[in-house]
Amino acid sequence: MRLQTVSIIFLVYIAQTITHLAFSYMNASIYAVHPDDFKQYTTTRLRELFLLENLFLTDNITNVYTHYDRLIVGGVNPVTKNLSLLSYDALKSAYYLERREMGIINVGDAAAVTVDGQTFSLEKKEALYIGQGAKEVVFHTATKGNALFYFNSAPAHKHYPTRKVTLAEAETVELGSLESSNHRTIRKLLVNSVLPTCQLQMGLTELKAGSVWNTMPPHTHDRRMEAYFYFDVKPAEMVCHFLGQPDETRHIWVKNNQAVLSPPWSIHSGAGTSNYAFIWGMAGENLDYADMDAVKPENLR
Ligand SMILES: O=C[C@H](O)[C@@H](O)CC(=O)C(=O)O
Ligand SMILES: [Zn+2]
Repeated sequence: MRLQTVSIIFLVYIAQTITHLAFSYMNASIYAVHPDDFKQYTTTRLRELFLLENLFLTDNITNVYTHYDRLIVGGVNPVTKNLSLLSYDALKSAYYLERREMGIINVGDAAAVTVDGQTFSLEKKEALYIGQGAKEVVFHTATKGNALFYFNSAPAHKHYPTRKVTLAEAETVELGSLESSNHRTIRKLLVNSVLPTCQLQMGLTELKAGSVWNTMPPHTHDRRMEAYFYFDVKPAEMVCHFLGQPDETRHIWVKNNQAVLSPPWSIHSGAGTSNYAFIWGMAGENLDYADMDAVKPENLR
């Protein structure tokens, strides 16, 4: 009896450790989902396969290698020391960006990133594109406050120049209205109208006070996957993110600083309990931001 109790406690401990390892995302990978299988998922399974909960771990770089266009979604939180971007097992490369490009957006306090000896200081919401071939990337601690860098990295076969992009340099669009609760500013930071990239597109969208809906009406783009990273979600507020084929949608409740994956066949849209901001990042077959198949709200199921 006593031995059984001990064994159960041990098994529970092992299970907790494995779960913790799988979902704390120091280095994790996520396989792609077929839309027919998607229909069967429980809330728990949906969250395991689409929600990235713990991207920021103190003094760590977190990598989630997704099998959606091999986009890596990651977070960096240098607190007591600067952190170097190192290649790891999943990449089987001499250095991280040997066959990849990377886009970084600062979502914390002002902090710098050094790329092959060149230092770029990034204010909150500023972006840095790092071209394929960069060997040494170092994320610095913030001089004041907490440094939080969100990044996306995609396979790349050509080097384009590393460049910082400020909010003033972004292509900015205002969409929606307060009447339809979706008044928002879209800032296209790392897109082909601003700078050349191989396949990565990134930007950020901010909702005006009183507006809660992003990407409504929604769309799909079968040629590109997308990842949404929600930030500036006020304490105790949440975002309800919608995913799935337009006629078979599900939802995931998302907290501040969490990301959601959107397969090419899925809509990606959300409604918050208050206004918030989010980063969108895409990889795939073209660099045409306007390549979207719009869905009329009346056709959503
Ligand atoms: O493919 C583009 C992306 O889904 C986002 O840029 C949409 C968005 O930010 C919005 O409408 O609020
Ligand atoms: Zn989209």
